Amino acid sequence: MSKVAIIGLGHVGSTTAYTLVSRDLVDELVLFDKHEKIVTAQYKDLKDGQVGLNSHVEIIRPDLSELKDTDIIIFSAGKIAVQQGSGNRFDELNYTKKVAEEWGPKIKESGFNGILINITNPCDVIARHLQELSGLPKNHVFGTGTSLDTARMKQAVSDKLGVHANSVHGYVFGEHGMTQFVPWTKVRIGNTLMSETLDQKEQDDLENQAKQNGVDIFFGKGFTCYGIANQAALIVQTVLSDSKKVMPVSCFNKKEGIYIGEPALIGADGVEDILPLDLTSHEQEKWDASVASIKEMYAAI
Ligand SMILES: NC(=O)c1ccc[n+]([C@@H]2O[C@H](COP(=O)([O-])OP(=O)(O)OC[C@H]3O[C@@H](n4cnc5c(N)ncnc54)[C@H](O)[C@@H]3O)[C@@H](O)[C@H]2O)c1
Repeated sequence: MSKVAIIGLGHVGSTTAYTLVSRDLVDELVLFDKHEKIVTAQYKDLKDGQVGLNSHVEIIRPDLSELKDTDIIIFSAGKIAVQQGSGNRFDELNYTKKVAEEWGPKIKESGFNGILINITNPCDVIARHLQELSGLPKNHVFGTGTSLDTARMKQAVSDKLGVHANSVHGYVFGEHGMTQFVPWTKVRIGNTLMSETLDQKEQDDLENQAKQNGVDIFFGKGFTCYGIANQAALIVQTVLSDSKKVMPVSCFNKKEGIYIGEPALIGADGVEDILPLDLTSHEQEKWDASVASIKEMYAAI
């Protein structure tokens, strides 16, 4: 039996819930939100959304005692409207730090001892805050980090070169935010390194295009949901199946003392290993800038 709880049932939480249900990835799904009306609406809609499917996911109403034997919590509580004017993820911190401060102790008291996956922005900072507040082991708490940014980078390369995004191998590193970067010396299609195929301008254009696609989605509809829900569902599947996939999540980097996006081995024990960064000196400078940015944001808590 697999049991997942989602805290925060807005655009992201509800789309993630439906992705888990429609892909039949879990047996039980517990729903939490600040607003009872939203919980009831999502509870009923998710039940309707499975009629006719051959699978069945038990949808469960909010009850903290349910967390004791829950395998994974997805944290997606926030207030996207705060970002409406700017699109800057940092702007949500004042709101989301309080939500983390409400839920961290509740999660601790519930006896939850599974894996906590944070989506809420600013993702790297809230992941760290939740780990500290919940008292869970560091490898059992991580953020979706640059997994969505990596998907957008792969899609941008795919659109330019006419190769399926799944055949683009590589990751976006760093903050899920302004200072994220693509180490192009590691991105490849087959055995061809993109740093040897694309000139500097093409690399920069693709990196900007990937970011712009995120901006277009956000300002076009006021939120983003399918891309992040897909990544969250892939991570859930990886943890539940203990499949040891390497994914660019926001995990605890011992050297820097912060949570930051980098390729990590994900399994039933959460972040089971972190891969060497292996960056060029130019990429290292970008990494250092991203580390500094996350530290600065965390200092604002
Ligand atoms: N990491 C990523 O790649 C990524 C991508 C997209 C969105 N996000 C972030 O995910 C979060 C959710 O985005 P959204 O578009 O669903 O926002 P939203 O405003 O639509 O939904 C947030 C939900 O959280 C609930 N909530 C607020 N405070 C709560 C509390 N104290 N306890 C329980 N529930 C609470 C709200 O009632 C609402 O239903 C935001 O922080 C957003 O920035 C992250």
